[in-house]
Amino acid sequence: MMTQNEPPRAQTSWTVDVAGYELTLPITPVSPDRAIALMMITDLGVSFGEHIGAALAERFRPLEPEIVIGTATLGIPVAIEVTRHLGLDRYIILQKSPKKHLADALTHSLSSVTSHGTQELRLDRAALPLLMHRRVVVVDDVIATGSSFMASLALARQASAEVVGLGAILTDGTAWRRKLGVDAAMVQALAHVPQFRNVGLGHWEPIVEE
Ligand SMILES: O=P(O)(O)OC[C@H]1O[C@H](OP(=O)(O)OP(=O)(O)O)[C@H](O)[C@@H]1O
Repeated sequence: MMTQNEPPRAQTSWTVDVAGYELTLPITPVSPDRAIALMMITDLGVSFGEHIGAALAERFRPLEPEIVIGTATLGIPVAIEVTRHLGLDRYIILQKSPKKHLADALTHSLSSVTSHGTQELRLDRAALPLLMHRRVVVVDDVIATGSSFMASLALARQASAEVVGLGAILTDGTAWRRKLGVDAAMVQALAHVPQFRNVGLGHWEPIVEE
């Protein structure tokens, strides 16, 4: 039991219901004054992948997608599971790291919430025939600034794909809405987490959203 003089304990985690699957996420600083509830899908096992794949596929099914695009790295398991649950086979991964075999790839720059500096997103030209005039959904684990989805959308459209949906497990804060503009209306997410501001002494407080 807390005594009167004891300072309140810093909140270190955030619990969120992801379409019926409860996650407790560590509040993790991404800058001196900002923190996020960090979800690492690669730490959550295959049952979580199965769960989110089924839930996102259910949302996308009415859109009749023909192929799924996923954004590396943490969007890869999402793309695989959504593809599987839609009864599709092929999926396309946009790479964030430079590869010798992608030297002539289509590229678009981005700056995401959890990585330092500017990155390049790459679409392998070999994938272009799979995307041309196809109905596609673009998936990722999280959408925060919206920069990764913005770059994925630009590459998909450059490949003449018809983007019919955008999907993420989590929306993180609200900056992505401004960044994506009208395309924000296509976002399907299974849950939302706030971002956190530094209120000193190791305390993080959820930022009130409009
Ligand atoms: O909306 P945004 O601000 O773009 O943030 C979301 C992106 O950030 C993370 O990727 P990151 O670039 O850190 O690469 P990773 O998947 O390899 O960790 C995450 O997996 C999303 O792709």
